[in-house]
Amino acid sequence: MSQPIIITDIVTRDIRFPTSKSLDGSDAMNPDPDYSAAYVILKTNSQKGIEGHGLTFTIGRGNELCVQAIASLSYLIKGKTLESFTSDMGGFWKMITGDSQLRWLGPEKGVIHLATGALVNAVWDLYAKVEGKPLWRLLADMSPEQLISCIDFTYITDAITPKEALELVKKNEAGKTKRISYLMKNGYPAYTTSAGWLGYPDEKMRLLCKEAKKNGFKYMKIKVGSDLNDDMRRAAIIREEIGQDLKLMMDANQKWDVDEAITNMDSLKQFDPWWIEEPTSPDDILGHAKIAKAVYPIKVATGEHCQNRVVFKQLMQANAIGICQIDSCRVGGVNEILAILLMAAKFKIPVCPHAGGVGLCEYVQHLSMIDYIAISGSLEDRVIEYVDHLHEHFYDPVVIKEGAYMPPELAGYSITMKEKSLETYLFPNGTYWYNEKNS
Ligand SMILES: C[C@H](O)[C@@H](O)[C@@H](O)[C@H](O)C(=O)O
Ligand SMILES: [Mg+2]
Repeated sequence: MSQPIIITDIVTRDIRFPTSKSLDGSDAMNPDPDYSAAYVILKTNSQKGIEGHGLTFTIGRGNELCVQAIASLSYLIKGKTLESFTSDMGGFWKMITGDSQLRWLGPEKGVIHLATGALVNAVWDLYAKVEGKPLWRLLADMSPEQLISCIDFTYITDAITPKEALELVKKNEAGKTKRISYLMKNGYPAYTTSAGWLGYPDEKMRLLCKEAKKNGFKYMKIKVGSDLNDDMRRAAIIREEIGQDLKLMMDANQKWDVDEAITNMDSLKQFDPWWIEEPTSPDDILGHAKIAKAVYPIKVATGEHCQNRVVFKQLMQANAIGICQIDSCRVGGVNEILAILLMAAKFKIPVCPHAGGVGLCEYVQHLSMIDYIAISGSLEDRVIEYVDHLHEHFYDPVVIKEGAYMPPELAGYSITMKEKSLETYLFPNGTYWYNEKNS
């Protein structure tokens, strides 16, 4: 019998990339993001040197708070065996979100929950690496009972019970192999946001649109929420470039009040958007419901700032969203994502994950794939966001072919960053930031 894997140490890193310099990632609310990762490495006693890696995403300042929160949570896993977690993944998640003193900081929201996401994902990465499978495959190989046992149903049983969830997953068992073969051949459809960052000049936008179209993308998202006339001008340019056949999505990044969103969408609807994303505060469930009713048939999308499964539940129960945008590390990692995917399947709401940032594309491809293989069983109206930044820093970067994500093949959750990148972009004393300070 092989030796049990023990998590012997937890190392954290504050990693920041200077994306604000080129205005990559800029939007109406966030004009100068520096894509950053509060990064965690689970060291183990593995003779093969296997480590679990995870990160949570921020946009720069404050990343140090997430790093510290990861360190504060780490006593819950240090010195424990991997098997003590994987034998009861639902119990593991309840334990890591259940420390009463740390829980007081949330519960299950804000910095402490972002940190939970990083750590939980690192445990899943370790689990998948030890099993020698990419995460999506590890989940796909689970029996329906095993998959459901990964979920903590606390606070959501009024929307979905464990029994209903199990029935839903069991129903999909028969077609699993066929869907896996489909993904291996065709990949999972993607959309691109890279052309439409708010800070990009019109000419750059045109060029990137042409490129994206040439590369096979059928969907594009632009940023709105600045000056309405500007939004209309930019939307007109994009439509001119992509024509009427490609789908266009709009993202306001929480810029509007509820009635303002409704009025502005009345002007923007001429450009035929498929969805309006984050029209207002991510916490305003009734506000989203009002907007959704008013802008129909345009769909309301949200999720990248949705703090936990409870808020997702209410958005679904209130008919407030038409598209569910899970975020791999805003909520508490894989276990909570599975709960959200199951609720979305029950409410028949397509899941189109938030990605981009740093590492989010690498993460979410696994989640959409397991959604298709075992949970919703559908690709209809489902696309994964794709943003063409910072992939070069990962050992197992995403592979996009003809506008689709190809299933990752290496073991793990695809989130391991290259050692050189971790050294260079360590904040504030890695070589990049050191030189920046002293130049
Ligand atoms: C600051 C970030 O780049 C956001 O603009 C980004 O997450 C965006 O909302 C998106 O949907 O990709
Ligand atoms: Mg967005």
